[in-house]
Amino acid sequence: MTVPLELKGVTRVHGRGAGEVHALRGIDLTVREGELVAVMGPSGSGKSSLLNVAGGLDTPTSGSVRVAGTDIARLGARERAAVRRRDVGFVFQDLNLVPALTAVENVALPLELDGVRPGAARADAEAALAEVGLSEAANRFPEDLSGGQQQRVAIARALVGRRRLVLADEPTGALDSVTGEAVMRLLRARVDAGAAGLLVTHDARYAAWADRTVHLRDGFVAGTDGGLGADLDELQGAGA
Ligand SMILES: Nc1ncnc2c1ncn2[C@@H]1O[C@H](COP(=O)(O)OP(=O)(O)OP(=O)(O)O)[C@@H](O)[C@H]1O
Repeated sequence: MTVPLELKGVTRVHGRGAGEVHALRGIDLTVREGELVAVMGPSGSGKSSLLNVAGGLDTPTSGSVRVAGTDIARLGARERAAVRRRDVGFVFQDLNLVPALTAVENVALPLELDGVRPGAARADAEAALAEVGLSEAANRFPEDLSGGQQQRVAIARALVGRRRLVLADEPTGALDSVTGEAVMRLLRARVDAGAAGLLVTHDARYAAWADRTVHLRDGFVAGTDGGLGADLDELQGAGA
């Protein structure tokens, strides 16, 4: 089995000349199946840049980003989008649900974009909604759902199909702590079922659900908590 996510020597420079910002400065990070890794760090330390590069929403300036064995940094935009749709689920704070589509249609959308037949896409979407406990809301529109329910639809959309990598950027951000815990339980369950997860959070309570926490500072891995042994790559990458 290939490793779901493997970053080697990843740098990302935004802008040019005097305005250059080194958002990532040589990140080595491996996330294996069944592993949830939290990413913490001060504002501007590179957390979002890391997630965007890991999911193929952005490309690194140098280094390799292997998703399920494919170096997506070397792919063109079209092929990268195909890997992203097939293998990567995103949960962002900004939920990006399509208001004109029902919950089940929102969840089925990435599958349909990837060429799955509508009937099969709908069946998978219904299963994903059941997984997050929202079967009854399948035919409701986002505006008729509570914030927590909308969040669960977004999670179902990230988990639908057989995504091997789930990337979450503060998925608990706007939620109360009870709903936040529920979101973490869903993420953890999918990872325990064999996916790999990368979770950006400012909150140590949510990072506690992860197998280890990578601390970023100024685009470097400044340290890693937990799961020693799997962490040597990152510690070496940080020059520790
Ligand atoms: N598109 C961009 N153009 C220019 N600079 C950028 C861009 N995106 C990020 N940066 C810069 O790169 C650095 C890392 O930003 P990033 O958003 O990855 O940090 P972060 O840790 O996610 O911060 P926050 O916790 O505030 O979201 C920052 O200095 C930021 O200003």
